[in-house]
Amino acid sequence: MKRLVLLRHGQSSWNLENRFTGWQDVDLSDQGREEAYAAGQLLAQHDFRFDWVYTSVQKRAIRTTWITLDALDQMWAPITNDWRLNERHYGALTGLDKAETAQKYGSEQVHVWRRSYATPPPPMSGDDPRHPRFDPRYAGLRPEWLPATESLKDTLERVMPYWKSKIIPRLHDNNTLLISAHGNSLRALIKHLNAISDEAITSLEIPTGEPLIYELEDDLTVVQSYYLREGV
Ligand SMILES: O=C(O)[C@@H](CO)OP(=O)(O)O
Repeated sequence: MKRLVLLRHGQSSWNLENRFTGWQDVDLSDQGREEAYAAGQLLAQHDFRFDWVYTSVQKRAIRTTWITLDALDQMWAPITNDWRLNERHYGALTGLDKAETAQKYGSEQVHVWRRSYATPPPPMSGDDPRHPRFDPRYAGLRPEWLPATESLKDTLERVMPYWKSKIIPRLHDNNTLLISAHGNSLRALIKHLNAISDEAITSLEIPTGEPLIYELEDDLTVVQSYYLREGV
């Protein structure tokens, strides 16, 4: 039996402020740090030992990874960071207040931008200093890979090649992996793992800091998936 643990980062400062975040590199709030530590303690109670850990190149997920591994006393676990596990890029909505944006454009339109499978938000201008082409962490990537906005479908289309080429082979060779990432990169992965339809994925929400366990056969067929904490 193999186990894959998916963990959405703890509450970030912009989750707390209710702002569209996407590729903006905001840190955890105090509550987010506590959630990450509690996730590690819960995993420790259930004797999880990670052979490999995957996370994004965004500090809210990286710090969640560090704090969770610290609580587990497994800071020695190998960690791979990759941009393909980043949050979905929120385009021109990045930084805006979610409630104010709903007042301006209507809550239906904002729901489409937030949760529809294939409709991306309006793109961020290529001149915007926050565009990923100005960010040194993406300097080694092909310019056409860098998004100015993304739908969940676009996010899935960059997560899947990474899942297939890097994480699946590692899962074949090891028993227990942690993927510490973001609401929408994890929704993309869950859509694939649980074969969720384009319609049904619109209502899937993932809580912050709650380990989601996948038990897998040796051939990686999903046996069951569940949140480790009772009642989540
Ligand atoms: O702002 C974001 O990047 C995401 C996750 O916090 O928000 P949403 O719930 O709209 O996907």
